[in-house]
Amino acid sequence: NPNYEFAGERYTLKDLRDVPREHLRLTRALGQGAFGEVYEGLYKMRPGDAVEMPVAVKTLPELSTLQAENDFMLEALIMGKFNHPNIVHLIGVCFDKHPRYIVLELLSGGDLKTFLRESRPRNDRPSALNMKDLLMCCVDVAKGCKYLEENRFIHRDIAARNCLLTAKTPGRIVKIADFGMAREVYMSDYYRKGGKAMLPIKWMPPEAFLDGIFTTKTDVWSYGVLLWEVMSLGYMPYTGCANRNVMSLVVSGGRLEPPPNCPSLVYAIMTSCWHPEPPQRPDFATILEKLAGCLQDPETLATPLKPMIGLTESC
Ligand SMILES: CN1CCN(c2ccc(C(=O)Nc3n[nH]c4c3C=[N+](C(=O)[C@H](O)c3ccccc3)C4)cc2)CC1
Repeated sequence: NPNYEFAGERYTLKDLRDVPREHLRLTRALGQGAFGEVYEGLYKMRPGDAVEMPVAVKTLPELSTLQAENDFMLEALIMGKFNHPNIVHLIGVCFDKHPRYIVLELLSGGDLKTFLRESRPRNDRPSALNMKDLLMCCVDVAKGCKYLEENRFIHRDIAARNCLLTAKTPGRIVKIADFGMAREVYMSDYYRKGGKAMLPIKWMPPEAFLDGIFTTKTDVWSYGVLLWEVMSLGYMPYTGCANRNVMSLVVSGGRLEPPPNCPSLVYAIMTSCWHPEPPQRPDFATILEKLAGCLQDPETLATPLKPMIGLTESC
């Protein structure tokens, strides 16, 4: 079975807590994961306990290839090494037999992209969110990214779809929750899964989609696109553009336009993340400082939210 290097140490499956299957009860489906279903469940921490802990359970279908088995295991290994409030916590695994389970912290608010789209102002209801809410979401993700950066871990797929919320209500916390692409690189040492279509082109910098070069500055570029997703309240970046058009647009210096009503201080962070030269892009500590500045700027905070009406085709 695969072993795994993180922060200078090697880990294998035995390092993960084994969750006895009989202490786990799957209650309802939460959604379709990259492998199989993701369920909400209840986990009895200690056999005698009356209280059961709500959890999320990722399942691997019985009829899986050895490759999928390995990828699934590797994702557990990857997540098992992290310990940060803005990264979804791994509770344990059930790998004794099929179906295999990865048991994770339950986040009940759903994914960030869906949350943003659901929160758009409608004529019957002004947006439930304000600029501060949006910036707080961005701060949470940047904190998670800063932790990964400090541990020299490249996520490779920072995007609103891969982030989850503890709740939709105020006091919500956003966490980075999907490490599928990072896992890809560990398994792509000897083979590439699928064709180009697998790559999140609209979140990738030129050096990544042209030359396959991935560094922490790749995640910074993607984070800039996540900022745009948040400020546009969940729009698809480069709306209506095919991936190949986005690649040529970006290579020739084209960039996403500021979403309507996007404060200039926030747009300035995005564009700094999209510098053509990776070393010129800020690190996540700097991004957090700039976001703190936005949160202390009354004009920025007072900016009303407005969804995009007609999006200009940028390609
Ligand atoms: C009215 N709404 C309808 C939607 N609803 C939901 C919809 C989905 C979820 C959900 O998947 N929660 C999860 N908690 N922990 C993990 C989850 C997923 N995980 C995974 O690892 C998944 O692969 C994953 C990762 C990132 C993003 C999505 C899915 C780990 C929770 C509430 C709230 C109420």
